Amino acid sequence: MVSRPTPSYIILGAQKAGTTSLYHYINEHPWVIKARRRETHCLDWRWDEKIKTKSKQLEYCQRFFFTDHVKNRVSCQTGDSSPSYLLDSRRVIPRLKRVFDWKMKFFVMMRDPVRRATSHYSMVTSTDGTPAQQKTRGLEWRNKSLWDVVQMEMKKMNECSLIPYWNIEDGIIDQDCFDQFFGSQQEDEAWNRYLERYVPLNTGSYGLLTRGMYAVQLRPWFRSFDRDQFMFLRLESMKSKNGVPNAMERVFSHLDLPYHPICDESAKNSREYESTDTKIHDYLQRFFEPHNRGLASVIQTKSEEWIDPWPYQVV
Ligand SMILES: Nc1ncnc2c1ncn2[C@@H]1O[C@H](COP(=O)(O)OS(=O)(=O)O)[C@@H](OP(=O)(O)O)[C@H]1O
Repeated sequence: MVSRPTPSYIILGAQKAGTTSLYHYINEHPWVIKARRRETHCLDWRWDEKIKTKSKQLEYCQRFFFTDHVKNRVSCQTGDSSPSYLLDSRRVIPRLKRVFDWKMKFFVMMRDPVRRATSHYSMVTSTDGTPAQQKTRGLEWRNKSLWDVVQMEMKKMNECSLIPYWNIEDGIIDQDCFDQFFGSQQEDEAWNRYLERYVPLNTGSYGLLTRGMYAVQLRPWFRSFDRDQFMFLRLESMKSKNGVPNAMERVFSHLDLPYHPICDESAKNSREYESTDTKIHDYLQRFFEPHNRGLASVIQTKSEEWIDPWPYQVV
């Protein structure tokens, strides 16, 4: 038997969609060896531009894992959870294809994008945590209200011609325009402009809304990797009765591992924060609604769960 490559799986995102819990649950399996750190970020902000050869790049990236342990234990595998990768496809995909040139397994967790955005804003503007954590989150949103950040992000997307269907001021969607634009070449071009201009490496204060636009984020990944490499999970389905064991049965199967019961099903990385103002909540629901409905066709599923994954009472 040959050992599994290091790493054999990556949780790509989305940020604030339950990725920490998923990582912990996977690591409860006796045949899984944790990485040296949960979020390696070896392909985005810890990538070392000075290293030029592929073999040295691989050696560098594998230093984030217990590579020798994995090599010597043929049943075992290791993986990463770096939830910024999903959005930062422009940087990450070419590096990933070059360095980890085997058939990797990917996980993408998704969550109601309105709740994801609120959780993201609350984390980034929170004053708790170590100075290093605060530096990573960035200060750009610190003295801004959620509404200010929403408007700032809308303007960035608009400047890249990414949301021609959205009237920012009135919060109204032009459905015909959306239907024509969604999945078009113009959208691809606008998306690339957005990634180039507005996905930085030195702060976590970005992508409040684009990180919840799952369909457009996933398209570049599907152009570069086979559909069967991906598994998709909805955080909300984990919250239902038997949600965690049911999800983990599929997760372990995706990793070619036998089932293993999860002892600690608790939610990781939870935070208390104020609920969103109704006006912002409704505005964001109107914005995300068509994106959510377009998701099933992009991830190529007919599963009920994804048909209307986050049903809104849009007002
Ligand atoms: N099992 C389960 N059930 C319900 N909710 C859960 C679960 N696991 C994680 N969560 C919620 O996911 C949010 C944290 O997501 P992440 O771990 O991906 O955040 S991070 O990107 O790593 O910072 C965080 O959401 P908020 O509390 O709203 O911030 C967690 O509470």
